[in-house]
Amino acid sequence: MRKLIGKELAEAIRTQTAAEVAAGPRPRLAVVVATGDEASLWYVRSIAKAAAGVGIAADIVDLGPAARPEQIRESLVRLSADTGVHGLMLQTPLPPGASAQELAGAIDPRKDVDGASPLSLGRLAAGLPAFVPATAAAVMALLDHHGVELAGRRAVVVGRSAVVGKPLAHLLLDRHATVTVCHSRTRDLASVTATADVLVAAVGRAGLIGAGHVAPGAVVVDVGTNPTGDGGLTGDVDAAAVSARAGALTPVPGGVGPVTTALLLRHTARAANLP
Ligand SMILES: Nc1nc(=O)c2c([nH]1)NC[C@@H]1CN(c3ccc(C(=O)N[C@@H](CCC(=O)O)C(=O)O)cc3)C=[N+]21
Repeated sequence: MRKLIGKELAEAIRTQTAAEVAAGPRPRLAVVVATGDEASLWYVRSIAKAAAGVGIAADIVDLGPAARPEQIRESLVRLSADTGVHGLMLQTPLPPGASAQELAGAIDPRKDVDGASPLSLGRLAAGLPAFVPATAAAVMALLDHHGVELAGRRAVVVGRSAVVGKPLAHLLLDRHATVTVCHSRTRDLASVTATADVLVAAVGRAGLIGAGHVAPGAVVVDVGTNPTGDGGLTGDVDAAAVSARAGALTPVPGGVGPVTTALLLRHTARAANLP
């Protein structure tokens, strides 16, 4: 089984982004946070660290886990209007009662570096240029980097979130894959996923995908980042079981995750250079 590692690709993207950034004024990324979720806060810290490494300023706007939806919206409206901010992202999860989908409409689409605004998703679906959610973009970049062919092949995406599953289905379609999207109401999940040449797991449930879900030789992409009890991270794929059957598998950690962070920075550099 081939291991589709993301570290080198992430580093190449960061190096290229640093060069783009050095050519112009310093881009600024604002990340609005309203959660106490440890895994999510880890991601925010890693964005801040990686941003510093490529010359991007990152402002973490932490409203706390008790923030009210109106407060979050106000911050997004204010930062959207702030000409000193080039990239703007709303970190998930959000407090109960706050909807990421609704609030993301307050992000200026020109600053929407994590592709969360309904306008960005609509443009992607319509085949128009748009910022794509960093995680969905990272899956495509990782497949391309490792030379996985998509045209004419069967792709199955498990998960239908607005930040991963849905945009990913469009990206795979654009590359001429035959795409199926599965979700919590899919009957006999394993019988559908076993038809995949390329299987993407983006649900957020540790170990959901086992050997019985995977066709021999399939390429398996694990988008899950589920915290383990001991402070580690595990994917949606039972890697030990699937390794014996799959042709290729992305590890967690070290697969899609590092590429996600790198692409968020690339998007921010591009946002700063929009005409
Ligand atoms: N609006 C929004 N967009 C997101 O993209 C988003 C979000 N909210 N909320 C939280 C989740 C989580 N997420 C991760 C990204 C990278 C790693 C990552 O790079 N992880 C390292 C492992 C780090 C470790 O070992 O602890 C790796 O996979 O190698 C993890 C998690 C993006 N998320």
